[in-house]
Amino acid sequence: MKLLENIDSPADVRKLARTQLTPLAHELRSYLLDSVSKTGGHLSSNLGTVELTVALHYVFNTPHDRIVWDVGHQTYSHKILTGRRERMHTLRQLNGISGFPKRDESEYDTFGTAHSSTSISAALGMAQAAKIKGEHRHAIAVIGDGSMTAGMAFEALNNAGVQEDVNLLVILNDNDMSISPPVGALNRYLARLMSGQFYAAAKNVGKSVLPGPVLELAKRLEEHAKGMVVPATMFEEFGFNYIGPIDGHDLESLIPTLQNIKQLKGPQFLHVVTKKGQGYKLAEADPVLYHGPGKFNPAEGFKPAVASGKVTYTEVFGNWLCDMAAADKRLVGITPAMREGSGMVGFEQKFPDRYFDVGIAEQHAVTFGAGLACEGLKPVVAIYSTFLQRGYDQLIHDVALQNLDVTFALDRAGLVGADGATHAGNYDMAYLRCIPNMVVMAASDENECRQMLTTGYQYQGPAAIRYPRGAGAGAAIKPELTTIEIGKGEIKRKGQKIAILAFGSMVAPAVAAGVALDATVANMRFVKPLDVELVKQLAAEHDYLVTVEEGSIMGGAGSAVAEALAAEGIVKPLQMLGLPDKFIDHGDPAKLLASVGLDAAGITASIKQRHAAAEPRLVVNNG
Ligand SMILES: Cc1ncc(C[n+]2csc(CCOP(=O)(O)OP(=O)(O)O)c2C)c(N)n1
Ligand SMILES: CC(=O)[C@@H](O)[C@H](O)COP(=O)(O)O
Ligand SMILES: [Mg+2]
Repeated sequence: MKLLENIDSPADVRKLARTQLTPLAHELRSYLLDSVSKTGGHLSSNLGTVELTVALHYVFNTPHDRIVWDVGHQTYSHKILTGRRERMHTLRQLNGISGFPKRDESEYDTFGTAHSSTSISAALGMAQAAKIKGEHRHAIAVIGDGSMTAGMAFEALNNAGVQEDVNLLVILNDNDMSISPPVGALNRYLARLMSGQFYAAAKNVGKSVLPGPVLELAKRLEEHAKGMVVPATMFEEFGFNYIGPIDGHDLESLIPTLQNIKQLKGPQFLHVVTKKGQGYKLAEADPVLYHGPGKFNPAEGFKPAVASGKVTYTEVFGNWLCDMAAADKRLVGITPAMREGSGMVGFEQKFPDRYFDVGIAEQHAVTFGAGLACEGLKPVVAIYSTFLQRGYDQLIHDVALQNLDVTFALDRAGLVGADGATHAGNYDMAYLRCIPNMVVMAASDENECRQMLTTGYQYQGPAAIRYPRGAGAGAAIKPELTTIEIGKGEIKRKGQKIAILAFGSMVAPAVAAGVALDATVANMRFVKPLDVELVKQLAAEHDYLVTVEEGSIMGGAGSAVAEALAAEGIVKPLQMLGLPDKFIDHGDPAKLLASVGLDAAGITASIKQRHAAAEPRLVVNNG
């Protein structure tokens, strides 16, 4: 690590001779592999962007020039070169560095990302700001081929292409992969572009941009194709100067090309071709497995842990989807580019004609489901809670307003752990329960999750079932496709004075707290429609009510209880526990929950603290 150990900022990279950059990239790749194998993280994408990162920091004057990394899951080399090498062992852990760019982590992280397809908009904003302020700087968006499929990327291209005098460079990092193999017409288009690559390069770039060997080939092909009318690339039609494709692992191509582009004015589009997992054979062979592995021994490779008799909620959903599809031919499954994460691999294999990966296109996924529902099919949109935020207007305007029969399977509800605040599903209860026609359920265990999925599916209208990342406690799952009564909760234990009204993942810790406090505990099951009769009964039989949810307190399920009490004219002390009004960073999920008082001990302590002053006898069973 002779070179890397002396790199504390990109200025140190820029001091190196050109000939030292390839050895630096080799060191960087080894460091990356070693580091991610110890922490877990997004490996394949990072292995693929080593040379691009070195080249960008070498050619551009960062942080004066702005690099915006789309998704930001490929920024580990960038972190290592920008002064965070020694902190890589803390990656994605409590109080450690983030797995994504964060403005408050480094001045080199010019824009926080993690949800995809924002980079072109943000970089365009920066480029336009530089123009308005009379500052000479470059703004560079680095976006993957998967992320390029989202509408937002095209909205930005559409706008950028007419802003003729901005110093914007869009770099398409084309590795022919999303998390899973890429889908859609854009992917086919990029493949076609690749097949005619050198001709496109010669036609559009001009002699000064491409380095010698590439240009020579281009010239020969240009001569060969003389007389042919070649259409402009799509990106040129958008108003960009299209350059490429070039080999994104070859610093001898990357560096002169970027140096030449730096001299050009107006929106530039550079198409680089990389390999996901580059340099680590196992990841090259299986980039999906190595997209986001846990810790592993690089000599042996990543071996996904075999759960001890437990299934994840994702698997509960995947199994349910297959069973329901077998029972009902109208079922159609939709994922916005999260086949593995949403547990739909088995469904795709068994029901390929009813499986739709629509690309990174959450808005489209929702409205596509609406269209299917209009024609009597029964779409199930499997989507992470955090990503449904992207499809919110579509959910209201296209689905709920027309009371269409679309089921939403909301995975990753609540805190998610290593991905942190960007991926936490903290808001769905608040943002869904205010929408007319919606049924909103929170699963408290695996079997209830299956029942809720069936209930939501059978309900003739929009329904959402939220469930957390990972495995539950290991509840036995009944194979039948049974439903539960809509709008009905259940009492889990009877106690005195205090009633804890728990939602979803908080039922188990609430029961433990209930035992410690001799409190009644209800599994409310439905955020909407709320079981108002149960709320009234609990209020009548107890002195204090406490709500607990793994979601934002503001506007969430506890607020629904407060509204119900107010509507019924019931005045009763009410304590609302849940996620506070702040973003919660990455870390071990159990530790994060404990940090906000949402484990059994925290719930118990909060209740004791609130009520002990009013009633000292309440301090019972220090459990
Ligand atoms: C809005 C949104 N939807 C889904 C995701 C999940 N996601 C993260 S990376 C990724 C694939 C991105 O593909 P690409 O941009 O080509 O980058 P690569 O992984 O190939 O490096 C997806 C679907 C996300 N981060 N944001
Ligand atoms: C970067 C991104 O958005 C995904 O790769 C995400 O990190 C996956 O999260 P899960 O591991 O919870 O599926
Ligand atoms: Mg890709």
